[in-house]
Amino acid sequence: MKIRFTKMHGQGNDFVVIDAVRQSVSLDREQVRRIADRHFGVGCDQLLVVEPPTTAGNDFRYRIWNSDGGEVEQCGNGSRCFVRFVLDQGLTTKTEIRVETASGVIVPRLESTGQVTVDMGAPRLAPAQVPFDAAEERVTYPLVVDGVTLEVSVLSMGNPHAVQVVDDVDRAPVTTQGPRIENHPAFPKRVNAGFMQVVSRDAIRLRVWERGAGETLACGTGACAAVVSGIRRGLLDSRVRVTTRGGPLSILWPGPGHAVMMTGDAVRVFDGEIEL
Ligand SMILES: N[C@@H](CCC[C@H](N)C(=O)O)C(=O)O
Repeated sequence: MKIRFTKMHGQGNDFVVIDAVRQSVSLDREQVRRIADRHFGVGCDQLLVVEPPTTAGNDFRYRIWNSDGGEVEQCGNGSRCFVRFVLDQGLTTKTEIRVETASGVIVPRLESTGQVTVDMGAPRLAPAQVPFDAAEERVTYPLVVDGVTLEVSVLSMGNPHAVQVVDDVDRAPVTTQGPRIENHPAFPKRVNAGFMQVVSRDAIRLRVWERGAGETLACGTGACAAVVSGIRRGLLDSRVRVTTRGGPLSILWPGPGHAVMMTGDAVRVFDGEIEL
């Protein structure tokens, strides 16, 4: 089976995006892993498949897999690449697009600047919605990792996040502690682990150890989760510039009950074809 794809990135978080509207595509876990493999495949952090919608009134559906082959609920940088992809491929002419995802319908829109803004929905804060093993909802929770008690915010942006504040993100133990947090038994579906350095009330630096992908250059839902965490801790104002290793994202969260808005780049790198 030959599949056409487009390689894309959002702030360096890279994707293989596949059109399953005009070609018939059905991938198993091993095929996803092979496409995502940086040595034996195309290479990407996540694979995104664009399909027709299942419900009238929506424009598309997309599904996302991590590079380890596991299907996930949401992907912020991927949602921006999705918009650029469907427009570039001529699958739509709309600049505001209703798309079904595993965590609900979202409505990303193309800005006149070429960037994409996504209404990521309201953060889900109840432990059961993450899911996270805790008796009650709190702003932060103690989490013991290798005998050290961390203070983490835990929330879902459609997918699960645990965010801690660090003094210097460059020296944070992202690659050692990240996998320990990802697989902590308090998270039955594992978790994305964010390390946030607060620079000022409107600026943070962020690194994320992603569930199923390892450290990526940027994580869109991770940026939303970090800003929500910082605002709830009283450290940040509502509009925040998030500097990731792959570039800046702009996040706005007016507060409880409101959606998180994320703005950033969506870049096509090349088109290709892979034989599976
Ligand atoms: N890179 C993404 C998040 C992708 C999914 C994540 N690794 C998970 O397992 O939940 C983003 O930009 O949000």
